[in-house]
Amino acid sequence: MRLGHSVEVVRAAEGALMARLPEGTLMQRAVAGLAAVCTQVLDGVYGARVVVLAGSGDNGGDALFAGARLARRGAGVTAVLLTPDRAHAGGLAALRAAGGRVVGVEDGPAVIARAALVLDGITGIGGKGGLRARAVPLAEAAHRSRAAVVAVDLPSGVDADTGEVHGAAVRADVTVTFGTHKPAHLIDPAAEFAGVTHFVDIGLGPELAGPVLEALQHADVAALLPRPAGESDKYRRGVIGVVAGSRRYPGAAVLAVSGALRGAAGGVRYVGPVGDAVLARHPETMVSSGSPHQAGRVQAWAVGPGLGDGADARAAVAEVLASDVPVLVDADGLRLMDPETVRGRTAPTLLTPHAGEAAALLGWAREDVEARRLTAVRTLAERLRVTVLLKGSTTLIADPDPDVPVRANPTGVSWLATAGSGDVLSGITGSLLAGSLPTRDAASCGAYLHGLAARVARGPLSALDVADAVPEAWRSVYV
Ligand SMILES: NC(=O)C1=CN([C@@H]2O[C@H](COP(=O)(O)OP(=O)(O)OC[C@H]3O[C@@H](n4cnc5c(N)ncnc54)[C@H](O)[C@@H]3O)[C@@H](O)[C@H]2O)[C@@H](O)CC1
Ligand SMILES: Nc1ncnc2c1ncn2[C@@H]1O[C@H](COP(=O)(O)OP(=O)(O)O)[C@@H](O)[C@H]1O
Ligand SMILES: [K+]
Repeated sequence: MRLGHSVEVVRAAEGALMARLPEGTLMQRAVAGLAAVCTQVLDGVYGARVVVLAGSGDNGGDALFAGARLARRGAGVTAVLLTPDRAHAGGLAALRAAGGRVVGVEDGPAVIARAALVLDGITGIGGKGGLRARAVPLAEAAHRSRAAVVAVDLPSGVDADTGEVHGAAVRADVTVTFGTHKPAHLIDPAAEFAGVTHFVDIGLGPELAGPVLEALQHADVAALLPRPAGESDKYRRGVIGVVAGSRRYPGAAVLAVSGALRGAAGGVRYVGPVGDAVLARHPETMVSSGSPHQAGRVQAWAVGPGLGDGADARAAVAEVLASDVPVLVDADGLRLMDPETVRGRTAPTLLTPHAGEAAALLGWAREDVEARRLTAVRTLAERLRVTVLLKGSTTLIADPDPDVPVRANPTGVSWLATAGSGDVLSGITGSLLAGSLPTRDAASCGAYLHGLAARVARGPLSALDVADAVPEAWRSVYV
């Protein structure tokens, strides 16, 4: 499991550890890791032109010390000091002693234009607000240049705790994070500014209090996914009911069922008006056209994709929400549901909105949901007292209990932004709910497999390609 910790928790852990170690030890651990990554990124250190952007805090200190190490190995290192009178004294002395030179902010863009590597040490976890005006031309020059941009701890200008970006920020190719990940490394838009994240262990682990964020990895998902045992039958594995599709949108039913068949359930019931289309593609589905309670035994429902606005659809959503089994609500179901009913449910409930649907439920603008994903998903989960999976460039899963860490899905790829892929996700995830996974685990494993399936299918893909690739994705997590 990859964990994301808040700045407050990182600082407390750092304080506890520093109290027991000789002064400067932690910074030198960070610097050693940082310099090693720079060496990997550079095509040869000797003679390489390196620019260090150094702010006034310890983040600048890290960058200056790393610059000194590279200078000692023959790199031509120039430091651009944002506040020359407040630069990190030890780092600056080390850089000078190693033969590095120092220029003012005005000369920054010109030296950056000729650099092979730019080390961004403007701000780390001490950064507040977007980049200050003096730093903005440097960030722009780094973005324009052909240099590899390596961010120290965080790309300067992003908000470490939320992944929000207010104003300008440095766009890094690689970010070297110390001690643990912070939410900004795992949540867009900041995660996109961070590029590839490289973790350097400085020994904080045992000192760190609980995380605010978790990202599952293969081993975590493998441990959570159910496996049929000798005594299994379809009801012991779990049967999922899918309420989706309409005469206008029959494909949504087919896609949701195709996902559900690849989840954990032992059987899939489809309830709705387009059973013929479902059967044509998936003959193993049990279809019925009446109302959900007439469908037969179901251990979880997925309701909503392609339902449209009809009275029958609204009634079906209400009926499913009145049941005492886990319910996943997606797409049109999110508009048709009564929020008070949702809030009052005692059986597990999972909502899977994209940013637009979450915005409608919150009364926010869509852009605000995309800019503030962590706050949006938490607010919605707390308000409606249900688990919420917010889809998009970073998929986040929040429990109604604010003390439970939010999960960030690490597998998503932008090829998933294709019509109908959300319907497949509802099917997979609902099927995991039917397979008795706790709601938050079903949601995070569903998103994980869905993203992995898109990676397996590779490149331009249709929603059905994603569904078809789920079995291979599922197998691959056991390796
Ligand atoms: N906390 C830890 O466990 C460790 C921290 N280290 C480094 O120390 C960093 C934190 O150092 P600091 O607490 O000194 O804080 P930072 O160096 O992140 O930033 C503080 C300075 O930046 C300025 N600043 C704040 N917001 C700004 C903005 N928006 N634009 C421009 N300047 C701004 C402030 O005036 C302040 O002087 C970490 O990110 C990491 O790089 C590592 O050396 C080792 C371990
Ligand atoms: N830029 C992106 N990067 C990664 N995943 C994305 C991106 N955009 C969308 N997705 C994923 O694709 C799926 C789209 O679902 P949704 O928005 O419901 O579309 P539809 O209604 O067409 O099925 C979701 O799983 C979402 O997380
Ligand atoms: K930085």
